[in-house]
Parts: sequence; structure tokens; C-alpha cells
Amino acid sequence: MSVTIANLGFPRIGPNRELKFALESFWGGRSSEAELKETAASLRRETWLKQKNLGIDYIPSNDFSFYDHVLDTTVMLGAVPERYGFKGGKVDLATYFAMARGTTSAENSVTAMEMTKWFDTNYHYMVPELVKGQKFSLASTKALDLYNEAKAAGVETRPVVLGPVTWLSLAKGRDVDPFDYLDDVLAIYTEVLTSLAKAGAKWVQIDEPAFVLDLNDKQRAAFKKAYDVLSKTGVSLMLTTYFGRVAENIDLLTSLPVAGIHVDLIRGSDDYDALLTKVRPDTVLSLGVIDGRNIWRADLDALVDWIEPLAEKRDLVLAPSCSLLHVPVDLKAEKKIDPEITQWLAFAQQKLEELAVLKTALTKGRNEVAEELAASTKAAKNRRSSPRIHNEAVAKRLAAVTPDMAKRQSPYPVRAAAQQAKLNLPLYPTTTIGSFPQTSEVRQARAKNRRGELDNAGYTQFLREQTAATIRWQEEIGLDVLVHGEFERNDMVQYFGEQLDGFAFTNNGWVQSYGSRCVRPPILFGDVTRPKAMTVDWWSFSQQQSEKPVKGMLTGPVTILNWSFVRNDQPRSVSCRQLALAIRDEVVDLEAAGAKIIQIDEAALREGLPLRRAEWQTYLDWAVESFRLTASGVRDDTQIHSHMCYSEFNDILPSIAAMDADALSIETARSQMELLQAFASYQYPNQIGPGVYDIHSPRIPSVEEMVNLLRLARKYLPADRLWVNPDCGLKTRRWEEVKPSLLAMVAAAKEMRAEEKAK
Ligand SMILES: Nc1nc2c(c(=O)[nH]1)N[C@@H](CNc1ccc(C(=O)N[C@@H](CCC(=O)N[C@@H](CCC(=O)N[C@@H](CCC(=O)O)C(=O)O)C(=O)O)C(=O)O)cc1)CN2
Ligand code: MET
Ligand SMILES: [Zn+2]
Repeated sequence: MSVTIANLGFPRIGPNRELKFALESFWGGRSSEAELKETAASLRRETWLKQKNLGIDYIPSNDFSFYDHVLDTTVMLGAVPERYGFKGGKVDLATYFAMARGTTSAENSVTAMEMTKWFDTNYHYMVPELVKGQKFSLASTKALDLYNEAKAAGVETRPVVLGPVTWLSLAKGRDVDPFDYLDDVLAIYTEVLTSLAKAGAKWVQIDEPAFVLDLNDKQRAAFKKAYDVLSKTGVSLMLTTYFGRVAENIDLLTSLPVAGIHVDLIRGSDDYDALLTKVRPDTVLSLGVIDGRNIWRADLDALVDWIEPLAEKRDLVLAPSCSLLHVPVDLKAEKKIDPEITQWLAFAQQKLEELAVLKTALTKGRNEVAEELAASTKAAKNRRSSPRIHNEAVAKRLAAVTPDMAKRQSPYPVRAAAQQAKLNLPLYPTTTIGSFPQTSEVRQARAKNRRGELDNAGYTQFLREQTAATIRWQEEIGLDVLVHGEFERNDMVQYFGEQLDGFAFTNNGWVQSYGSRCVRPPILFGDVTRPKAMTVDWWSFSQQQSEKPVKGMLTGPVTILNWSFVRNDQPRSVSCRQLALAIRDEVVDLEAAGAKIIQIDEAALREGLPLRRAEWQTYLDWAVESFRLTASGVRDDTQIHSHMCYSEFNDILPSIAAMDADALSIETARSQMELLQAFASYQYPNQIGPGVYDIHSPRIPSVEEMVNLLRLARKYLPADRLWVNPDCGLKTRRWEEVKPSLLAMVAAAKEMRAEEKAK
């Protein structure tokens, strides 16, 4: 029996974010399309050759993307929304980027496609939009081109395409059900797969992560039909599922006429026994045994123990659980992580090396890789017993948490009265979500400080000037509740990770979040403590600049958890409670320093919802409890705000209400306040700041459109429970956009106050 190894996808951004910089330079008009394409081609070539040298048997091609692989699929299918003026033929790069980012030129301004979370990751994809009478055509041959490109570089690859059922499941139909287009879509997939077969591709990896979702009958029928059709195209299909358990979908999965099936055994290990009995003996089984979503090194010897008996019975492919898109490129680039912790970690490069060791152990015997196996065992043992991980005091504190600690002293109406007596805010108070533009000047200063070219005093002075000027400007335009601007923060999660004990952070551990934007998720490896106050100094400095209230600004425990690489040696709920206690201390310190309003961002609370509905409530219970634990250490007259961006709350309103934030700012601008209807009918009791303009677009909103949105909001909620704010923070925007937008926003609030008075 044979054991081979596969990779499902390699990070695209490059070992030093080469693609990010090439994209931004191209968009900024500082380099040509040819230069961008050259950078991309050399990154691809490097990546293929690296994998070939590592001995990977199935090397992916077409895992590369200039922006997003879902967008690539939309373009492949020719499903270009009308506003981009696509006339048939091939979609060019300008149209592709217009779809991804919109355009703002005076004569031709189009909005970007909508963007949302890719399953439960912090990667974002462009949502396919389908309309009545939607036309499809083969509008990109990228899959074929990149297969040929790899071949020319001497590397035989297994092309990756996103599967039709997942693509349709992610699509939004306007007055139309995306699944009505199954046949049209399959016709294009047939063309693509046939062309790959003709070019010599033996296998194609067809990604169908939708298999780990709760499927409806339409999706089930579509899977059957799709793979009946696509299995006749002359390539062997490796039907690839990931991000969770296949569970009850296993009979459907194993009934499909495909040559191979890949499953995620990190998150879906409970499927294992059923798989062994249900996958036909002639189907190639690909086991995702290396964690593609997290950065922990595998315990290879234990894995060999586990796989060996199975490898004697059937042909196996071993692979990461999912594409390595979600982990950083190479641990070797890290200079600052403590050596003890470093030995516990594996990034994309190391994960492929682990696979190579596994293969050797299983095919040639453990002796061939005795040293590597021993090192892996040693690291696993060390991590289990390291005193760095376990902190007695944290465990004790957690055990001593009482239900009262997660409850404010009085119910909302009592608190609201006490807060208003202190704050004396007008109706429709105006505020922003926290960050102001992270200009390249700000980032440069931080980079210089890091490199030692700007000393700490100089850097602090620079940040103070930025902060003070921003406060002054907010006062000038008449905002009611101010923010300090977050100039001192590299990222809302990483900034806190860097100041808490129990976290390690990387200097080059970048992961793509969307397009050219990347994050460096901190690594939560041990029990969490807060050595000292993290934000109080900056808050105090800021409050000294103004008579108006400046919000204390924190990232909440659930968001820190969901956007970090977290421990796999204890439940996420436990890590979350530890974070909650640490941030709670910060909340209390801010109050003691004089903060009247404290915002605890939970941008990732809604997004962290499990993929399966049956698991929602358990998650929501501990997530909401963690938030409350963070927020409830303060007096009644201290106002707690929270903020969430992706606000699909309809199904989870009871949990949102249970957070009991005094005020909650949410994203609503793009959906015309639709969501507020749900808040109203649920009789959501506290204050809401429905975003009045979309910060993802450079477009400057008019007073009139914001007034219209606020009037809509007023239909659903009383004036004294409404705030006026943008959808999200302003860090990715430019001052030229922010200034006129906020001026208009303040004017809109004034108009609403006048209207209310006239009533
Ligand atoms: N963690 C996280 N997840 C999130 C969000 C978020 O804000 N944070 N927001 C939502 C959308 N996702 C986003 C993800 C990233 C960015 C973003 O702006 N990322 C920045 C990097 C932010 C950062 O860490 N900046 C560092 C380092 C920046 C850097 O590259 N510095 C240069 C030098 C400076 C320069 O020349 O610009 C270098 O080191 O070489 C800093 O400011 O210090 C980027 O890709 O450009 C925005 C939104 C959802 N998920
Ligand atoms: C992604 S949510 C962002 C919240 C944060 N306070 C900011 O304004 O940037
Ligand atoms: Zn936000």
C-alpha cells in the first residue's frame, strides 16, 4: 500500500509580503501591470520549487490569487455584475480589481463587491452576486495557465479549484436562487476540467468546504448532480472538505463518484471511524492530519502510531487539514520568539517538512527519520509540562469567579439614568468607532522606532502629536464623544497580545486577511495575565486634551481569542475566560483613572459562531459570559460600549441583548438599516449606534443619505436610544475621506435633533 503526501494550498503573500507590496504599489500607480505580474510569477515559481524539493507528491497550482480565490472563481465563470461593464471574452486585471476594490475615478465610480468572512476564519472573500437572467461564460483560464506555467518550470501540479456547490452556497442571489444556475455553472466547470485533463493534469483538487455545513436538500441534490457530471471530465477529482466534521453528510460524501476524498482530521477526527467503513476501498483517502489552521507542531511519532495500521490496509494521502493560507510562511524568519516556545511551533514551511517526515517514517521505517521523530516527541513533551504554560494563580482566580462578577450592579434603565446624569449628552450623540487613519507616516514612525532609528521618547512624542491633533479636530467639528485614534496600535488584537503574558508574537508571521491586507495573529500559548495597565496612559493623555468624554478603547476577550492562534491543550472557553479577567482589570483601571465611557470591541464575536448550528448556543453562552465578565467590574454610571462589524444578528439577538452593553455600535449602512427591524421586534432594550456610512469604501457620504438612514432607524427605535457613528473604525481610510465624511455625519445628527424637537 502506498503513502503519498499532498499540500492543499500555500500562502500567496510571499515570505516577506512581496505580493502585498507589489499590489499596493501597482494600485498606487507606482509600478506597471507587467511588474506586478512578474512578482507574482516569481513567487509562484519559488513556491512550486520549494514544495518539489521537499518531496511533496501533490503540489497545488492555482492556489495563487491576486486578491481572492472566490473572486477568481466568479471571474472564471464570467459572473461579473453588470456595473463593471464586462463585455465578454476574458476578464482583464482592471475589471478584476474593480470588482475587488471598486473604483473612484470621477467619470467612472463603481462600488466593490461585498466582502465577508470565509467560513470561520479571519480571511475574507468577495461574495458572488447573481441576478435574474445571469449569464455565464468561461472568462478566465487561470487554472489552466498556472498548471502549464508550473509544468514549464519543471513541476507537475495538482490544480486547485473551488467547487461549484460551495461557490453557489456562498453566492447571493438578487431575486433569484443561485442554485437555479447549477447547470450553467457545471457547463463552465466541465470546460475547465476538460482543458486541464487535456493539458495532462491527472488530478484536480476540488474544494468543497460546504460539506462541513448543515446542508439543505437543494445543496445535497446539487452535490449529487455536480459530481455525476464532473466525474466524467477525464481528470481524477480529489473532493476536498475542511474546517470541520462532515458528520451526517458522510453518506452523501462517500456516495459521490469521485476518485478521492480529503477530510479534515484535526477538526473532524470524530468522523474517522465512519470514514473507514464508508469510503469505498478504491477511493483514495486523503487525511488532513497536520493542522492547517493553527501553528502548533505535530507530535509525529504519535501520528505514525495512529496511521501505521491504516496504511497497511489502504492507499493513503497525508496532507494538512486545509490550505496553509491561514498560517504564516516560515518559522525560520522569526528572531524574537523564545527558543523554548519556538520548538513548539510549525508554520507553512515546517508543516510540509512534517509531512515529509511522516511519509518517510511510514514508507521506509521510523529509523530513517529517528532524529526528526525524537525532536518532535521531545517538543511535544516539553510543551505539555512547561512551567511557562501553567500559572497556578490564574487557575485559582478562574475557579473563584462568581456569577455576580458577570453582572452589572443594576439593570440597564437605572444605569442609563446614572450615566446620562453624568454625561449629559444630546439626542443622537455622535461618535466614531475608535481608529483614525493609520497613515504611512504613522506606520513609518513605528517601523523606525522598532528598528532603533527613532527612540522611544521621539516615537511617543510623535504619537502624542497625532493624538492631540485628532482630539482637537474632533472637538472642532462637534463630535460629542471622542476617541484617541489608536495611533499607537499596530493592530487591535496584536497590540493587546504584545502586552499580555501568555502570548508570543512574531516579527514576520503575516497571514492574509483580505486582498493585500494582512494580520500578525499573536500566539496564545499559556495562561493569560496582565503584568500592568495597557491603555491607561494613552487614555489619560487623551482625556487631558479635552473637556468632552474620550472613550477608553479595548478589544474584548472573544475577539482576541478568535483572531489569535490559540491553545489546543485546553478548551477555547477557558482561554477566553482568562482573557476576560485580564481585560476586566483594564476596564476597572480605566474607570479608576476617570474614564466615563469604555468601549470593548467584540468585532469577532458574531463571526466566531461555529459552522454548525447545533454548536451555536454553547459558544454563545461562554462568549457572552466572557464579555460580561470583562464589562461588569464597573459602577452603574460608567457607560460600557461595544462594537461589532459583521452584524448578521437576526438569529442571535437574545445573545446580543444578553451582552448587556449600554450602547452597541453595529454595521448597518450597507443593508439600509434592515437589521434594526429585528432589534425593534425583539424589543432590544439598550442603546444602539447603527453605522450610518460604510467605511470600507472611499466614497464620501452625503448629509442627506445619512439623514435618510437615521430616519429609517428612528422608525424602529426611540431617539434617546440612538447613536450616530460610522460602521467601523477609520484606520484603512485616508484623512481626505474621513474629514468630509464625519463633518457630514455631524450635520446629519444635528438635522435629526432639530426634527425631533419639532415633533
Ligand atoms: N486582527 C485583525 N483582524 C481583522 C481586523 C483587524 O483590524 N485586525 N479587521 C477586519 C478586516 N481585516 C483587516 C486586516 C488587516 C488590516 C490592516 O490594515 N493590516 C495592515 C497591517 C497592520 C499592522 O500590523 N501594521 C503594523 C506593521 C505595518 C507594516 O507593514 N510596517 C512596515 C513599515 C511601515 C510602512 O512602510 O508602511 C514594515 O514593517 O515593513 C504597524 O502598523 O506597525 C496591512 O496589511 O497593511 C485591516 C483590516 C477583520 N479582521
Ligand atoms: C474591526 S472593528 C475595529 C474597532 C476598532 N476600535 C477600530 O476602530 O479600528
Ligand atoms: Zn468594526
